Amino acid sequence: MPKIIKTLTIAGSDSSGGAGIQADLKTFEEYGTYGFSALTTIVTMDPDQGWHHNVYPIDAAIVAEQLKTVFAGGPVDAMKTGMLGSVEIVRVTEQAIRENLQANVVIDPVMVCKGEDEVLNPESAQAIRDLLLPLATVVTPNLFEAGVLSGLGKLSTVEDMKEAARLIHQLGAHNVVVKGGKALGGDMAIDIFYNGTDYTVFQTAKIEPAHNHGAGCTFAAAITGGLACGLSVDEAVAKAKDFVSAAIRNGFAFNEYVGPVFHGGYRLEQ
Ligand SMILES: Nc1ncnc2c1ncn2[C@@H]1O[C@H](COP(=O)(O)OP(=O)(O)O)[C@@H](O)[C@H]1O
Ligand SMILES: Cc1ncc(COP(=O)(O)O)c(C=O)c1O
Repeated sequence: MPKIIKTLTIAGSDSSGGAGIQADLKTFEEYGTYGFSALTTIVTMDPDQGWHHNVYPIDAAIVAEQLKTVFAGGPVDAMKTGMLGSVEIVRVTEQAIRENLQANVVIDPVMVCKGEDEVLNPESAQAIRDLLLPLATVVTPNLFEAGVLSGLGKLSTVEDMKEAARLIHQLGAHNVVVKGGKALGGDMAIDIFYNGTDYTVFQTAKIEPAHNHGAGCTFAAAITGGLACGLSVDEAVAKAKDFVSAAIRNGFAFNEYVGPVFHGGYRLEQ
């Protein structure tokens, strides 16, 4: 029997299956790891209201109970966070990471859903910045989230992304990936990786149609899977970029509103 490699996601449920805890667990499986989970929020999307997202946070005490269950086996090989939903849940997450001496922590500072343009909960965004960034092996903000965390506001160039990455690194995150994704203008999907010394640019041609619902969650889960399997941070980010690109290429139109990634796309292309 090979050694079981353990991964954990602390994230919300996306019933449409592309993002959230569903994306994370599917991606962990693709990496050959055993996925644990603690559910933080339930998100629904309403076809009668133009696919408007409703977000229902779970009681933080129940999140804490789930984490007690997960960590009863000791720390996992790598973990990630996604949508956390309330300041209390951010605190519970911080406490679990500290108490269990958990290493290889990927923080995906989810603040918005694609297609929605308001920060879900500004206080949670601040708590992620203050409490979780100092614990992050890697943090993976999208363009909007990087603007909020860095305090720079709207980012629109690669130079802006680099400056945001530098400022977010100063907040305590060991490595920062600012995702330009669909939000950055131009033909390329550009991500900037900063390790406190050097910048690396990861880029691919933008894939059209952009079936990228869940791309951010899948990218962070893939980095987590890579770290759990023993890759260095640079290697894990490089492989995650290939993994998420394949997931977008193999995504599909679910309905008129949304096109999720297919998490098994990378395997299909090998
Ligand atoms: N249309 C696209 N073509 C290729 N890569 C994309 C596309 N959209 C997003 N990506 C990539 O998917 C990953 C997730 O980015 P993004 O979608 O911006 O994150 P989020 O889901 O957090 O908003 C990044 O590596 C980004 O560059
Ligand atoms: C539970 C949950 N987490 C995270 C996200 C963010 O998804 P994405 O990876 O597309 O940024 C969503 C978006 O709908 C969601 O429902």
